Amino acid sequence: MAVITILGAGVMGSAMVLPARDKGHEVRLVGTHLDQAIIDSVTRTGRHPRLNVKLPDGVKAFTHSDFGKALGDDTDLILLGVSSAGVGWAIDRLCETLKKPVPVMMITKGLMPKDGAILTLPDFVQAEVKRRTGMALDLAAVGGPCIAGELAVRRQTGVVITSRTAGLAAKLCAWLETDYYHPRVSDDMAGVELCAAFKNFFAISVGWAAGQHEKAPPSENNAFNFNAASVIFDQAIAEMMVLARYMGGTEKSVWGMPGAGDLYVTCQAGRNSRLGRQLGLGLSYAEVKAGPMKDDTIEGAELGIALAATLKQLMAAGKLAAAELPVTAALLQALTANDKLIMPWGKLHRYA
Ligand SMILES: NC(=O)c1ccc[n+]([C@@H]2O[C@H](COP(=O)([O-])OP(=O)(O)OC[C@H]3O[C@@H](n4cnc5c(N)ncnc54)[C@H](O)[C@@H]3O)[C@@H](O)[C@H]2O)c1
Repeated sequence: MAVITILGAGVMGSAMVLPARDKGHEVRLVGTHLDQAIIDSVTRTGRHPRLNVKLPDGVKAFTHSDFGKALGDDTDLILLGVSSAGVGWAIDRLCETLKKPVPVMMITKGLMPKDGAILTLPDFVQAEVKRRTGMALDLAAVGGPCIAGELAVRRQTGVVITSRTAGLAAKLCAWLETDYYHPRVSDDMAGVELCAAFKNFFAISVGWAAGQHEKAPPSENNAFNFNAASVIFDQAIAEMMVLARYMGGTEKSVWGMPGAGDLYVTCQAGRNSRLGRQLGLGLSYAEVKAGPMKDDTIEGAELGIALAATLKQLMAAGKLAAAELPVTAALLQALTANDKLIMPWGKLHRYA
């Protein structure tokens, strides 16, 4: 049995309680300053109000000010459950609280621009903690299709766990594998993290087809717009391959669970595809953020905005082939110049 402390009691961090507790580990769930209502509810009733489930017995809930108490001196693994907007906050908490190195597994998805290049979040967290405390942490990350609400009711789920530390991913898979949660080892940290972040970005483009369908006048036979969504989906896979190769990742991650698998589930529901639908209805990104999605954190859009300058520089320098990234370019234009999202149909699928 291990002691697992989860920092961030949002839906995904909390859903990880299920395999961890079912496997018999001690689980300490720590809310951020934004999670107080969740922690109060879990403490009082055991229910997670956003997952709308009762968490398994034995979970110990803590507020962020008790992170040190939750860690104790016996935590074997920290699971980082914050979203990308909370990574800086989480690094602050790790730096001020950790007394000794503890392995960290990131659920958080995202990438960071750094000195004209693109860094994975685990590499960023590891470098920041080392710079500020001198401690070398072992980092791991989870990728692949996992909808928190499904895991929370023990639906069959497959993911990959990756790490640059030899043996860590295999150990974590063994710690967490149950008869419904099936983690598999991947040695492709760069590819997995690229997919984890960019599938949110590309889900916006696939969602756009649904908005276009709703905006169009009804057809004679009430046809849908799945052909268009599928063409964009496949183009997204092709563009993730270009980006993964640049990051040093493998194509296997892109056509496997981290890429195609996760893009599929992300397109079924969620904030990124909802933004896409709104863009497809004809709104600009600013109009969506001022109106129907004003309170939503849309990780795919935030990723595009954060990486736009770096991606454009890499394309201009020929390090990324601009001709192979037409949907990326169209999305960046819509997100940063606030133009309507125009699908560059004639430029799609021109690769060999
Ligand atoms: N929801 C899913 O099915 C799912 C699946 C796989 C991975 N993920 C990833 O897990 C991460 C968390 O997503 P989620 O769906 O649980 O989101 P959520 O909104 O339910 O939870 C977000 C978490 O981040 C914290 N947070 C947000 N902004 C913060 C800030 N500025 N400072 C400090 N903390 C902050 C919140 O308090 C909360 O703990 C994301 O990176 C997401 O991509 C989600």
